Amino acid sequence: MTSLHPTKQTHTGDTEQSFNIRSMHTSSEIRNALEVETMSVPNLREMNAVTLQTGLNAGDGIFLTWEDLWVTVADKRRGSRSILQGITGYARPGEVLAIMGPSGSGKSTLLDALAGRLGSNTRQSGDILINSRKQALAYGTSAYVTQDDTLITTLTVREAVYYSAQLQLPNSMPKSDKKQRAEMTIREMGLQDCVNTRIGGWGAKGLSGGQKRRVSICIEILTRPKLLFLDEPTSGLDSAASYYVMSRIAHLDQREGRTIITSIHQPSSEVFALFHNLCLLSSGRTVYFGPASAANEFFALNGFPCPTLQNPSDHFLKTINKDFDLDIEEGLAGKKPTEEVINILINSYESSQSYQEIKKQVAGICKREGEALEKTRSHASFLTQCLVLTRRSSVNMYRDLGYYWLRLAIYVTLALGLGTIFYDLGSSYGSIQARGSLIIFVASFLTFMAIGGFPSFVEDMKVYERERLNGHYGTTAFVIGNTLSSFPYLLLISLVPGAIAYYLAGLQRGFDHFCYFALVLFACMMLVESLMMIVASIVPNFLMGIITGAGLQGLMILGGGFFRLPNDLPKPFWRYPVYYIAFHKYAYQGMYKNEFEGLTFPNNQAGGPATIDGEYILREIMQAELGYSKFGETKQAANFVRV
Ligand SMILES: Nc1ncnc2c1ncn2[C@@H]1O[C@H](COP(=O)(O)OP(=O)(O)OP(=O)(O)O)[C@@H](O)[C@H]1O
Repeated sequence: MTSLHPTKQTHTGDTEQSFNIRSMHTSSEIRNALEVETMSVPNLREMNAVTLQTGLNAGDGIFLTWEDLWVTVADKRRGSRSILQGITGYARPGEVLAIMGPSGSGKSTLLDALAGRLGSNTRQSGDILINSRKQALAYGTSAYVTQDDTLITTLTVREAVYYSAQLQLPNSMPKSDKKQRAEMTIREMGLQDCVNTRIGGWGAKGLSGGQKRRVSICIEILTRPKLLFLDEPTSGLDSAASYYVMSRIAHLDQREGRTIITSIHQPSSEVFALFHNLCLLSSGRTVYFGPASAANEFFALNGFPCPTLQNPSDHFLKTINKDFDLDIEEGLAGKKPTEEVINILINSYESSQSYQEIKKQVAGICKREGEALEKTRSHASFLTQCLVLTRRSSVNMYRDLGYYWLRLAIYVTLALGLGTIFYDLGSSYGSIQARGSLIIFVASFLTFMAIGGFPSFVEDMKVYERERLNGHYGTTAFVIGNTLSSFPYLLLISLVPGAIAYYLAGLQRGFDHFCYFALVLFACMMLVESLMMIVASIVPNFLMGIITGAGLQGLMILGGGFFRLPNDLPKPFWRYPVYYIAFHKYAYQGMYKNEFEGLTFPNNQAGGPATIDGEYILREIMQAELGYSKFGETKQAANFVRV
């Protein structure tokens, strides 16, 4: 019934064996054929034993096993959907495991599950063991090159890699060595011709997609992590670049026993030859797991031999891709529907001897004396990280026109507008309302414009998220770096427009009054900037961020006590708590006090005194809280000090 005809075929110089199999319809026939094959030419068991040996000798590398791994997501319409369905496999030091499958088959999900990075809307079951223990990947033991290239677009390639080296490599390493490591890694990734090119992003074109991919890889391999996850590292690369990049990753100090797991779409036969093991997925199920070199034979044994001169990996994916199947009614011209082909392969794999071998190997690895993962990588000190992040962020803010420069230009324009509309207010009764309006505009709408920098915040947050997850640095270092670097820019955009508006309008004379005004504006800017950062860390994209940020600020401006005076604010919600939460309330009252205290205005109201003083205006017109001075100290305390 079954006829095996070993035939030689050549793919770009490689000699591979395939078999013509006709009419194997039942899984038992396939199983028998597989078992016969497993015992004869290239014996899978032997091959696996040899590779396992390699793995076991791999010193203190990382063994990763996963058994009956399921990942499900909640689906509003269908209840829940399984993305991965009972996957079993392993990855060992000194080996490269390739995860392949059609688009949407679950490759990234498998990588995320193994790296412990599944989203909160997913549920995972099954065992994932690291060095035979259920443990989290220790900070800094692994690196993950994600599918998206989240990089700081204003930096050049050299700067991006070198800053990253300074952040990740230990303080004990001399600066020259760090520089050398960065340069060497850049060369390894073939980026030497674009070292001084800016990465570029949505605003300005810089590197090509493939070059960005290589920069992302460069940054993650700088520290030579023991466990490396790569999600489609070769997307956007031509076949030669793919080969060089993959071969450099595969041979990265392999004496140290690095465990490499990569998802990949279209490996050339040369790239494919670099893989030790292959995990082939279709709709979250394993079609094949085992030595990459034996996959061709597995397909052939099941009746789907790779045609001569065709790249085996292309053949595998073509055989199991059902996304483009013809409609059943149109007929399949005698071909089996892909769903059926996939089922044949999955059933054959699950009933094969090699699947039992994989399970045995997983069990064998699990029985090893497992070592707890320790933080093997020593990092730059916290202080160095803060300094490097401050420097890097300053460079980014300086070069990114949208971060502060555009805002400065708009603020100056608005300040000139304010200065001309409110030019030389004088000290008439009407100037009371004009002064109040000017102050409100400055404290509300100028700070509101911080929203203009939101796209840049979001890009910053994405880079931070990637680097934090990969253990480059922690949240505190990022916050310190970002705050320190934004300090001079925020001071600039408070002082310059503030001075223009203040002096053109002729607000209360005295340098101390101007300083107070500018400092309150600066404090508001810092506050809004931090608020925007919080929003950027919560919302998924910048459009939602802008809407959320604008909404929050709009609420606070409304409840700040100007558009409706404090005593008139409806008690639930607006008076308690919005009025007290809104930073505008404190800014308005501080600026009112700074402006009106010490001034006297003529009174136009009939029946009242001839003049009214600042205190009266604050109490009766603005309804400011007079128990506090403009610096926040209680009046009694101030009096006490004075006495
Ligand atoms: N968090 C999630 N919530 C809902 N569905 C998800 C989630 N993560 C993945 N999926 C779905 O699971 C399937 C597999 O996704 P995954 O990203 O793992 O595929 P992939 O094989 O990496 O695809 P590609 O090669 O196109 O990147 C897809 O249909 C995807 O929509």
